Amino acid sequence: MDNQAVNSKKIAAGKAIEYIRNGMTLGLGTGSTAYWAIQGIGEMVKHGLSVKAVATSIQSESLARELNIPLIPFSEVDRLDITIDGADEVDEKLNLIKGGGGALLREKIVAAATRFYIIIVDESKLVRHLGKFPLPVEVAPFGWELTMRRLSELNCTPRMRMAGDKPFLTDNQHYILDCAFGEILDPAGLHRKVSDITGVMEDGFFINMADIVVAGSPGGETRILNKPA
Ligand SMILES: O=C[C@H](O)[C@H](O)[C@H](O)COP(=O)(O)O
Repeated sequence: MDNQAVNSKKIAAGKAIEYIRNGMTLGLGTGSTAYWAIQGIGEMVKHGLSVKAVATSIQSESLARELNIPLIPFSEVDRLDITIDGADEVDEKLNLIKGGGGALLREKIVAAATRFYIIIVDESKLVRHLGKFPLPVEVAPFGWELTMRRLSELNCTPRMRMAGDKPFLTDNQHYILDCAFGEILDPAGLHRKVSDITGVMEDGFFINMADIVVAGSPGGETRILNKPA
C-alpha cells in the first residue's frame, strides 16, 4: 500500500475517534483503515478514556488486547454507542460494499446493533455506483458449488476466495465467493436477491447502515458525508 493511502486512512480514523466519549460501548471494525482507529482508541485508553468494546474479527480483537482496550463479550451487548469500521466502496447514498478482508458477517451483526455507525475510508473508495469492487458473499461450505451456481444466475461471475491453495475461511468457518457484478444500480434490490439464496450466510452490501462516512485525502483533509435524509 502506498504512503498516501496510509495517510488518508490514518487521517480519517483520527477524525472518527473524536466522536468517542467516556463511558461508551464501542464496536471495533476490521481492516487496514479500522486498524488506525483501534490504534487511536488504544492511545485514548492509555490516557485515561474509559470505554468497553467488542471486535468484529479475531484480528481486531488481538489488536485491541495488545492495546489494553477493555473487551466485553458480544453476548453482554444490547446496543453499541459507536462503531468505527472501514469499507471497500461507498456510494452517494452511503451504501457500502464491505468484506474485502472477509469480516462481513460479524461486521454486519455489530453494525446492526450500533446507534452511530461511522465508516472511515480513503477518498478513493467513494464511487457513484457500487460494483467495481466484487461483492463478497459469505457462504456455507456445505453445498457451496450449488450456491455459487445460483449466484451466477444473478448475472455475476463468482470466484472462490483462496488462501494459498485452499479456500479462504472466515472467522465463522465459512467460504467467501467474490461476485463481480459490474456497476450495480439497485444495491438494495440485489441484496434481497442474493440474501434469498439458500446457503448464503451474508453478503457485503451494507445498505442504509452508515450514519456518516469520513473520507480522508492524502493531503491531510477529511470530508464528512452524512446519510441522506
Ligand atoms: O472484511 C473486511 C472489512 O469489511 C474491511 O472493513 C473492508 O474490507 C475495508 O478494508 P480496508 O480498510 O483494509 O480497505
